[in-house]
Amino acid sequence: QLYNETVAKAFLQFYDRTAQVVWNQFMEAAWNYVTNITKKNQEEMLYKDVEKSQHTLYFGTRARLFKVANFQDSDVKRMLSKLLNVDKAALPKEELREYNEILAYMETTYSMAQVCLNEGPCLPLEPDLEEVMATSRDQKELLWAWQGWRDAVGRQLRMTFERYVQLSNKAAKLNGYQDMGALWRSTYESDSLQEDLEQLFQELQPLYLNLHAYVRRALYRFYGPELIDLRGPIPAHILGNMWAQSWVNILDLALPFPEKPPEDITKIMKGQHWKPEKMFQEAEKFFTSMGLLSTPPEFWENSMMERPTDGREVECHASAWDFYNGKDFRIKKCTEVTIKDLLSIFHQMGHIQYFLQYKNLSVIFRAGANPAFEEAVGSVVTLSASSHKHLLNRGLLSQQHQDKEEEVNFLMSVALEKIAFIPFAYLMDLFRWKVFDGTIEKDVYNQEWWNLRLKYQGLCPPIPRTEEDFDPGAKFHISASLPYIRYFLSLVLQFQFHEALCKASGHMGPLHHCDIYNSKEAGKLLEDVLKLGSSKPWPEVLEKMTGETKVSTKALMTYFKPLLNWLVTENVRQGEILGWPDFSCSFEE
Ligand SMILES: C[C@H](NC(=O)O)C(=O)O
Ligand SMILES: [Zn+2]
Repeated sequence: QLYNETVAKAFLQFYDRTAQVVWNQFMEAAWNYVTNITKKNQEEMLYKDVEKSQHTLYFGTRARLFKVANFQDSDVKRMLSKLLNVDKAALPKEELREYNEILAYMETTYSMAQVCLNEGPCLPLEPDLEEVMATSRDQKELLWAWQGWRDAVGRQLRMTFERYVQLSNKAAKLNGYQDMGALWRSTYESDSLQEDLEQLFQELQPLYLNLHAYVRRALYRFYGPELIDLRGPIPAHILGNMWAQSWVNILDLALPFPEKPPEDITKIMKGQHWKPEKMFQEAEKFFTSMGLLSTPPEFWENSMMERPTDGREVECHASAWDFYNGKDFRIKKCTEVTIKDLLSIFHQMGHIQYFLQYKNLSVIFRAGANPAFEEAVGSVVTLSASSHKHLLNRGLLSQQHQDKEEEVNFLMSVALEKIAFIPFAYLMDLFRWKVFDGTIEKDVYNQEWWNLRLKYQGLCPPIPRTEEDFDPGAKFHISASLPYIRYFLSLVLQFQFHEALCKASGHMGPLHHCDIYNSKEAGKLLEDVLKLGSSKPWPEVLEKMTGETKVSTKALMTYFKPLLNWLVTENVRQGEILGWPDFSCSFEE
């Protein structure tokens, strides 16, 4: 019997040795492209992508020949089963080329888009348009940036996206999946994923509805009744963020105790002459303080830490890169010296730490236990890094003591980032799953997007939208074909991890006071989880970290309990209506 277990092991070693070379070459070409967007670099990347797909297809088809049923070694069986999904490599040559060109076109359109003032400069998204959305309190200026960005990106991608959906589904079917949404969901190895997600979302609803009602009142106080209906949805352009996915930038309008404003950490960073490199060193120091791995010299030599000033076009959306040679790991970010970017660097450094911890595994297992684990690692460290105790300890705050009211202000700032994000992170793939399975047909993409934005986030577009628009395309992950449910799951998971690591560190007291910095015990627990990569089913890995095999909102609810108590009291006092029974958008009246 030719294809026996011994042969399988040799086959997998041959795969591993060759994949490292092919994937490394592709990553180099992809990196060269996104850090210097030119036609030549795109061609080079597309060429390497074809080589990578040929390699994937060669091994994927042969992996099928092994009768794994009576194999003994569970690693061999798990590796072979992972090789079976060849994703887009299943497409016929011509269609694969078209698909890769579509992917490059969408991501490049997003990355190069600008919005031009009537006379004078054109503004890119980072940092300029994001700065406008974060700091302007003039709803006309906010509308200009909000609409301009969607005209410059979403509208351009509409037609291409329709073809992207067709080819994505064709590739998924060729891999034996119903549609691309089913293929994306399969990475979670769970046949109850959608029900479980809905359950988590429902558990978090009281927290979100109370925050939404409270913020709506705060915006009503500032913008008045002509913009805000206290029983209706909130216009999407005044929440401090281009996609209304995080509301932390309007903390000043929503501060529970405005007479006790938090210190401006960005101002303190600038006063201390922080530079991007120091921000990266600060993030790395957090991981090494826990006894985790430091970054190799290649990281500091090859990363792109700032937007280049030599005129190169780059993709600014921050990301962490594994070059699959066990040595080369990089972050690409157009860093500004702000507390927001410092915390974002902690998140990206979490990805790097995962890469470092699993670098000796077969490339097949060099991934997170599931994609949400990858996102949660950096975010869990950020929960400690953003704590009052840690920032004080690192010299980024000077006020020693935080009283009860200042604590509520602090928890509000975290909730505006994390709780506001819940429905956005959930609906991003609810939308795409429905697009892939045909529930949402292409002639109603935009109105269905806004139906979901209304239903889950309680938002309205500030101006009427048509099917000429394609507002979902104005979000990076949709233009870059990057699944998003990982961020929703990570949001719950990171608090579960935080609770487990804080316990391991011997922390006593409220969860939001915990800072695992310097804790070797927490580091050991995290290391034991990260070095498993995707070699074990994620419930087993979760159990190793937390003792539980299910994702649970308990830790998140514990963390925000003091805030929820305050919010409920405040909303009752104001006689707020939770939700948006007046569901029409203002311009519809
Ligand atoms: C949450 C997600 N983070 C990321 O892409 O790194 C985003 O920016 O939308
Ligand atoms: Zn991430």
